[in-house]
Amino acid sequence: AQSGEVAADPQQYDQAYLSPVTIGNSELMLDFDTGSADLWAFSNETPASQSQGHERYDSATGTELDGYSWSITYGDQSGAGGNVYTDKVVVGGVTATRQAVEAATSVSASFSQNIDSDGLLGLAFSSINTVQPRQQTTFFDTVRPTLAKALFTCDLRQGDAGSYTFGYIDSSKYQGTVTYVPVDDSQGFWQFTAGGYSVGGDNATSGSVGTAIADTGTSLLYLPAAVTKAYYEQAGGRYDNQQGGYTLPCNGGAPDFSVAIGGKTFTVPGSYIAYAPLTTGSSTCFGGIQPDTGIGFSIFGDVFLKAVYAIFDVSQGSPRLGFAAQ
Ligand SMILES: O=C(CNCc1ccccc1)Nc1scc(-c2ccccc2)c1C(=O)NCc1ccccc1
Repeated sequence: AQSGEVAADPQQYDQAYLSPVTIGNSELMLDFDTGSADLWAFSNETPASQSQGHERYDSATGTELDGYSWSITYGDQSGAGGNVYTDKVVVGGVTATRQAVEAATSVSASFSQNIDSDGLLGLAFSSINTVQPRQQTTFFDTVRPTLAKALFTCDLRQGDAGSYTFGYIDSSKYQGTVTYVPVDDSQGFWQFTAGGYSVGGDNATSGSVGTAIADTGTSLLYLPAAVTKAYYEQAGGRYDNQQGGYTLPCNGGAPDFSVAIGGKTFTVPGSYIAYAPLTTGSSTCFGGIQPDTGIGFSIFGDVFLKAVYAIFDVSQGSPRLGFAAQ
């Protein structure tokens, strides 16, 4: 049985985390993304004008799936599309011998400009993979039958290298016990229900967060508008129309944000929520908590996930998420 571990290296402000992946003879840095289900990469088929500064997948080592294509658009209207190959993919020593690899023939500007990232490795459910005419499996679904345990884990850290493991849980990476909650995979996401919240440790706050997804590919923590408003009232933040989100003082006074999941409380330190200065040297920061208006559910992105050890587990038949304090 296979198992393995791969580093997750943070970009500036922990905007994304990148991990080394070998595809055929190419070694690329990919953004592991539990919020999408396509493994796609810059390739020899991506126009040079769009791929300056990126490592590229050389599809010559792959077997083309004739007539297959893919196309994906994310909530920020970024996106990519192209052709499909099968090739050998190795992540932390775990090998998928015939993995669908989606070679980009076109990528949007934000992908071209982020030269640290050579593509994405989707870890959501394969039901939302975009390959046509026949949907393909994620790397995790491809290797799942060969793994010691049918699960992967995520240990992201604030401003430091974290890791993903496949096939095993590393109990040295968390404290206390793991709290498991059921996952509803009907929308293809690692979707769960989050409970009550508190700001700055006071228990006065009422109401529940509700339906949420665990999404390593999204940088911030998107919460219901009412919860977000309550947070920034205590944090001395304000909604800045020009910035398109809440901002707050960078000066370290931001309160912690706590949320109950499976009856256990998990806390995001205030320092994670003073996310990044608006411009270099500014004393005003863009907030790491933003409203989930228009999305349809809350997104527990990296700002939350770097405060916990997360276990994405399908070993029990129905999928579940495990969370433990880091
Ligand atoms: O799309 C994802 C996961 N992939 C994130 C990603 C990674 C690299 C580059 C671009 C995007 N997650 C989800 S689930 C649901 C949404 C969503 C968000 C806003 C409106 C509608 C849907 C998103 C998403 O787009 N996340 C990324 C994101 C970007 C900007 C603002 C919010 C969220």
